[in-house]
Amino acid sequence: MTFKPLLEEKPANKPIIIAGPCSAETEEQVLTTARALAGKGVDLFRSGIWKPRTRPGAFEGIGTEGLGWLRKVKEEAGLKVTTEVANTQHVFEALKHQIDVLWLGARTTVNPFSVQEVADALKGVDIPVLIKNPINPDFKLWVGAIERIYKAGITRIGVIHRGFSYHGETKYRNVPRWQLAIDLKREFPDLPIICDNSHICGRRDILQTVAQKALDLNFDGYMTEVHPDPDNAWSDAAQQITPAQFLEMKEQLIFRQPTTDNMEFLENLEHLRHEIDELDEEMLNLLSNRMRLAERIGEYKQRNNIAILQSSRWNEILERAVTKGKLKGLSEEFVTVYLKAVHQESINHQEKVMNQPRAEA
Ligand SMILES: O=C(O)C(=O)C[C@]1(C(=O)O)C=C[C@@H](O)C=C1
Repeated sequence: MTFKPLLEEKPANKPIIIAGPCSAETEEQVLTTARALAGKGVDLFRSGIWKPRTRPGAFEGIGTEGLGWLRKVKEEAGLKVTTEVANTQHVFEALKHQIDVLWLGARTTVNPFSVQEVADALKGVDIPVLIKNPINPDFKLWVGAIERIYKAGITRIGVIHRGFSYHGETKYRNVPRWQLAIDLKREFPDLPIICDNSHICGRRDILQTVAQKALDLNFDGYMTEVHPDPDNAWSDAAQQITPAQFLEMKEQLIFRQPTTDNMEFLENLEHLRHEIDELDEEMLNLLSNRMRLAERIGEYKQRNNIAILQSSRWNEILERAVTKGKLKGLSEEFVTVYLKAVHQESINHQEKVMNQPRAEA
């Protein structure tokens, strides 16, 4: 897939900034927000018109009437507008009202039938489309949605990282799992990726930290929910901020460039990267040696008919490594993930050894 720039007029060295209310509630609310954001470097004004809510009874969007308000945003505030579409009717209505950019929500991306319906409705239309990640951390499903839209002839595509649902204690509304975004960048370097910090955070106090983290990871921009009276918003009140708060955050965020031609920087980088390559190689050699030892243990276990998993030993290894890791500036999370992978690989090696036909004595 080859992608054209999402917004033709946007220079590549500047972030794509999307802001606006979670939902269009009233004409006044939409226009007040838009006026406050006009001329302030916002590229797209966002607003939900149809809202897929988790449970019935919540505000499900103002519907088609709100599209007229977005048209006024274009005329009065000079801002391009974007909204979420989830079916054929949404696409037709949005196109009829000259919405500039469409987006697919997480609950649509998760369902290939819905994505295909939107893709079919978009055949022959030249409009930029943003695709949010599916609710669950399914990389292929996200890529599948991009492919479906691309196959409909849309080439101005971007993705929105809005985090993933998670059952358990977390400070986020949707956990970021940055690795998935990193994987997407690796597979599609030209595909713009935008951080929806509002949906990742679900709260105001960490919006800036999350947006900055995304920019540090070379994201192409961010999308933030902005409302003139956030506490009284009809949807997602806890995560919305006022236009003034948004503009303050925008001022403080630092947009990182993907690279530079500064020779001194490049030389230093090359030197340090060389050292990293050497250490990586050393680590691989050490890991390979560790697996050979595990295989030898496997041979003894096979002869004595002993189970591979030795929980108390494994626990001892993990606890010691976490304590030592902390002293060396390595987080408990990292040491645990790393050692679990090593332990699993060790088990795999032992399984191979132990399930080989026994050599005759
Ligand atoms: O000590 C053992 O018995 C091993 O097999 C080695 C090892 C490891 O890789 O460290 C692997 C599996 C066990 O669960 C415990 C530890």
